[in-house]
Amino acid sequence: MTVMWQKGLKKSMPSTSRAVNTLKHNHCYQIRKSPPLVSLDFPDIWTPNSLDYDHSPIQKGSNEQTAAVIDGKSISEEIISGIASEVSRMKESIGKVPGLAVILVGQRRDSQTYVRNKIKACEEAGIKSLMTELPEDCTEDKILSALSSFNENPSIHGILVQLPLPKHLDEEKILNMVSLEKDVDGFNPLNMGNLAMRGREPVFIPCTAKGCIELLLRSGVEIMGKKAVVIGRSNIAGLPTSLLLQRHHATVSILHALSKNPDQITRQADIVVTAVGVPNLVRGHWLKPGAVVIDVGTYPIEDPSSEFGYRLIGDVCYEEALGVASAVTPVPGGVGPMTIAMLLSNTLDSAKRVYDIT
Ligand SMILES: Nc1nc(=O)c2c([nH]1)NC[C@@H]1CN(c3ccc(C(=O)N[C@@H](CCC(=O)O)C(=O)O)cc3)C=[N+]21
Ligand SMILES: [Mg+2]
Repeated sequence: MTVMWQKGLKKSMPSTSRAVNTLKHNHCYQIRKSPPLVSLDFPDIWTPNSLDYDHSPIQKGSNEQTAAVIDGKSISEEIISGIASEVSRMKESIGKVPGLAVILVGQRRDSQTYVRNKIKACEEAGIKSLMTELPEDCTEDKILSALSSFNENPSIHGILVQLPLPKHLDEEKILNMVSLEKDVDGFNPLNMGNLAMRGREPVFIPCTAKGCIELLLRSGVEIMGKKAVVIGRSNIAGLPTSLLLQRHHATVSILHALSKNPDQITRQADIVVTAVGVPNLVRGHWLKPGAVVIDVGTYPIEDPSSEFGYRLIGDVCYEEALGVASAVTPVPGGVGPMTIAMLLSNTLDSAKRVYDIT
């Protein structure tokens, strides 16, 4: 196979040994980039103004509540306590614990909160965590060298680069550098590609997608043969969730900012997963009566009364959904804590694979 190195990469990688070393940990060659398949010159993200979505006043409690609230917080606590006991068994039997390394670049308040929650959960579970905080204006080389030392470190079983990264950094190049065996976020394109392809198995499944499915399974929702609509196609949430639902034999439609009549398509779904970050996008009349609604949206709004000066709101008009759906996840307390539980679960699995524990 011919490997065509990118210009910049060739320069920074003069010796064969360094190149081989990178390939060993990388498993994903940097090939020359192709032009986009379709033009991406127009905005392809949901913004509050990008569609003619409904601005009519919210109907608070006008229907009787039909929906059960899926308690992601307590389900995640159950999962984390199970992980904690596996970790302590591991420690007793071989004297090792799983280790997670987190790289956080910049000062985004929401990213800081998520990372803090992840580190706190590691402590609860007995997982060792290492955190590298880098300034907003840090160079790509700084991140790549942090990654390479985590890739080499045998006491680290999981590596996570918190997203989004500052604009000047090449996210693709950085995520390609995360060792496939330590890619507990599942964002290495080989993991995503294997998730998408039939007959292949990814080493790790992205945490948010796994968390959504886990919520469905633990709430007794059947997925096989059901019509699922996923709103949003981000690499970290919408896309992997749609792939995983399809693996569970759902009939999946993916909606995005250019979709026509998203309300009508969503109203046909038995399972609705929404991950776009537009508050109140999904109104009551978007939902089929009895639908199950998983809200991945995390839109931060100012809230001086809360501990860190802001709080998260989801994509679903919660008050209206309560009167139409059969089950709904709240924000906060729904998918967010499950994402963290799945991160710990992936990190434990990674350590078990290294130490050959079943
Ligand atoms: N490389 C990477 N991996 C990620 O997994 C990743 C990421 N980048 N970038 C951003 C999204 C978002 N995300 C959340 C994690 C925890 C909560 C969470 O803990 N939420 C709590 C409350 C949060 C709060 O206290 O404000 C809840 O919903 O109850 C939310 C969202 C992970 N993400
Ligand atoms: Mg319409």
